[in-house]
Amino acid sequence: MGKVFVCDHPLIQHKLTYIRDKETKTKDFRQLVDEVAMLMAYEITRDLSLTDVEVKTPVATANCKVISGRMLGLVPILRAGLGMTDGILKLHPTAKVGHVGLYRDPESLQPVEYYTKLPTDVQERELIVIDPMLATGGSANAAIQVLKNNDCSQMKLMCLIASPEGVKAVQEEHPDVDIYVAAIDSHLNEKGYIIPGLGDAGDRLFGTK
Ligand SMILES: O=P(O)(O)OC[C@H]1O[C@H](OP(=O)(O)OP(=O)(O)O)[C@H](O)[C@@H]1O
Ligand SMILES: O=c1cc[nH]c(=O)[nH]1
Ligand SMILES: [Mg+2]
Repeated sequence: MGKVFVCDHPLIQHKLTYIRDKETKTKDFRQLVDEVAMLMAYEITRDLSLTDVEVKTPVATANCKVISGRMLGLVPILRAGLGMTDGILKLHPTAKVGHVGLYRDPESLQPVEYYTKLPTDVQERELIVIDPMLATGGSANAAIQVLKNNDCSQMKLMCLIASPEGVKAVQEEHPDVDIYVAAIDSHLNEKGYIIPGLGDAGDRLFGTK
């Protein structure tokens, strides 16, 4: 079963409080999501492999490390996943970015797929699937399935807020995928919204409501 990591660094928790606050307006909301994504990227890439290199400093030779192994790929789930992408790219500017477009049908709560565009070498990359909200888990499961259908095998899921129901759904459908979140909230309401959550992440990021 996939592991679940709660990124409980005080800076992440502090910023998440203001992300949740309904008084936080679009500009600040967007900036805070960007900052938390960058901080979470620091945690999520802790296990990147390193290889030894020598560099010549102005006075001697230093034994150093550089990141090795698989290159990184980011896969934001449109739309709201876009809000976390630039923050991660600030730490990993060479990562390639694929997009999976999904929206959740408001009645059935089922994901509806409308767009996929992936880097040509996506199968060789270590992927981070990004979405601020893991609610029923339908969208994350569908996005992961899109990647698996494209022969990808190495991926993690990164969300700001998860419900217990969403975590369980991903663990059951994709037991090979570890999940990184800033918080696991109480439950889903009857409309499939995370409680207490932050409301509709896409609408708050893009000012569409
Ligand atoms: O776990 P689930 O129950 O599938 O819900 C989570 C999904 O809902 C939101 O997207 P939404 O459908 O609102 O699309 P948007 O990003 O375009 O706003 C969110 O960003 C997730 O993708
Ligand atoms: O709470 C939720 C659930 C799904 N999508 C959101 O944006 N928020
Ligand atoms: Mg939305």
